[in-house]
Amino acid sequence: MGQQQPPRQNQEPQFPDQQQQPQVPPNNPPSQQQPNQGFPPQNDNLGNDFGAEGYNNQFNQENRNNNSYPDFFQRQQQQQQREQQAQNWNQQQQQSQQSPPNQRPVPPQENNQDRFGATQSNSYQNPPQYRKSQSQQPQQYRSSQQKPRAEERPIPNMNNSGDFVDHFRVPNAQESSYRESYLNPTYVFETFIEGDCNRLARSAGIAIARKPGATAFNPLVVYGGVGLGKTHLAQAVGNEVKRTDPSKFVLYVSSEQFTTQFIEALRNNNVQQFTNYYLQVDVLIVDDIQFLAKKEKTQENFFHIFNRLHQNGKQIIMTSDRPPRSLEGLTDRLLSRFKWGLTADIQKPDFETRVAIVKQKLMSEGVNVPDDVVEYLSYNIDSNIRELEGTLVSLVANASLMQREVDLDMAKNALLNIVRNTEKEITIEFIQQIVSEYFSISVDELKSKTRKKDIAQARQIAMYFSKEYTKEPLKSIGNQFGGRDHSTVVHATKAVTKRTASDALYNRILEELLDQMNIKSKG
Ligand SMILES: Nc1ncnc2c1ncn2[C@@H]1O[C@H](COP(=O)(O)OP(=O)(O)OP(=O)(O)O)[C@@H](O)[C@H]1O
Repeated sequence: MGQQQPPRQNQEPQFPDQQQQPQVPPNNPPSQQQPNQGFPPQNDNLGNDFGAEGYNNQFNQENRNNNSYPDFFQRQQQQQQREQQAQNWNQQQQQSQQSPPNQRPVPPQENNQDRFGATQSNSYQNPPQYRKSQSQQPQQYRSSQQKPRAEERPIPNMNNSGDFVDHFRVPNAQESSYRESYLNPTYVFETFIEGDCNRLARSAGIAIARKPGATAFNPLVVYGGVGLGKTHLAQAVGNEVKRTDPSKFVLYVSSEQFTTQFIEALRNNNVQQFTNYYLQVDVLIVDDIQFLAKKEKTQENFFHIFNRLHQNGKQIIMTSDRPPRSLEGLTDRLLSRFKWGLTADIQKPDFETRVAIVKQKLMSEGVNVPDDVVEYLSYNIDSNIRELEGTLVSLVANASLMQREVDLDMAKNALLNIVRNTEKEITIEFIQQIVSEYFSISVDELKSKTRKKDIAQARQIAMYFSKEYTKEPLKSIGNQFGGRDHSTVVHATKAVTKRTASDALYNRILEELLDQMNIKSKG
């Protein structure tokens, strides 16, 4: 840090192997480049074959030199000295604290192709024959094992009483705490299982870890559903950067923490110091950027930090629960910055990847759970890895309390109890699945145009549930039932409601279905 980076134009991203190379379009040849327009996002909205929303590998040398803070380089020199001290300190720490190799998580040896365990995901064969039936209901979960709330996590740059610490004025500030990264040491590439669901994001992460700030993936925006590994991956990059170069200042912060710190800085009149602190970072990881929505002042400050870090060739990694284009409440100029690099999603892992993840966790915890239990839980909990891990942990804990071995019956019971105690998010898809299984018809038939009485009745019930128990608008419900009009949904709802007034058997069927969906009747 403090030294000028070489211009990054024409530098190609490095990938661990050819197979994993995201095909990022080449940089603009000089002839096509715009004249310098300050710090412009050129090539906004350019897509690539891998779902990247856009990229820009332009590096504006002039802007980098044209620093608007006259005293900044002076501070950088001081910083360099501090870094040297920190590097020495880090090296000492490393020598004294490095755990022996046999205590570190080691990926399975067979088929290992790289030190990040790229082939772990393929090691699982022999998928089970479980089928979701009426007795084994397909489950939908909302995360019960949430990540620690922002306020429970340490806030960098704050002292114990919550005051903002001005590292530029505190004499003899402790380098170690000043450069604290707030990374979870277990979130490393070795423990991150690769699958189709995360291949692009993982490959980009590895490339970045090798050359932070010097690939086309700056910023890297990783997005995906809850508990699918965004934080793990983003932190794995940070941990890897620190492992290879301990002098690098890597900082992990959630956008909530960033906001809290900023508000605190505003209140204490030291926004400049707050900003300066962030400008020292080599790799900035900002988690859950969706929480910046509608916080305009915070966004403005983040925008400034983002620009300055990017100009200085520093790496920025962000995670979000949705793609940047769907991030409402974020200013357009900030969103356009996100498109300069790579946007990569993490999808729900398939069954084999879920099993591999769970087995890897169990191995690292030294816990032994029979394969059929792992497979059963992995099959039934399919949308959130944190949920899956949490279920296994509580199962193992219960078994140990009862002094018995974990077995399939226990897993089934645990799942039932967990489902009953879990507030569920009901989707139309879920309703369609339950209703079609109940009436022994296929989901396709449910959505089809057929007017056969039994299918039409099942369809009406499914539409009724969708209207009553999801937040979807009528139009969207109609659409998901074979592109029907919203008036059909209204008609179905009326028909079902009318029949419940006089038909006890019909009511019982509805009750049974609600029970299977684990929904309490509104009536
Ligand atoms: N591919 C994977 N390999 C190994 N562990 C994984 C993988 N994906 C997720 N996990 C594990 O699942 C748990 C949840 O992951 P993480 O916290 O990174 O999710 P997230 O997407 O950031 O969630 P949120 O949306 O709540 O922020 C962690 O324990 C993580 O280690």
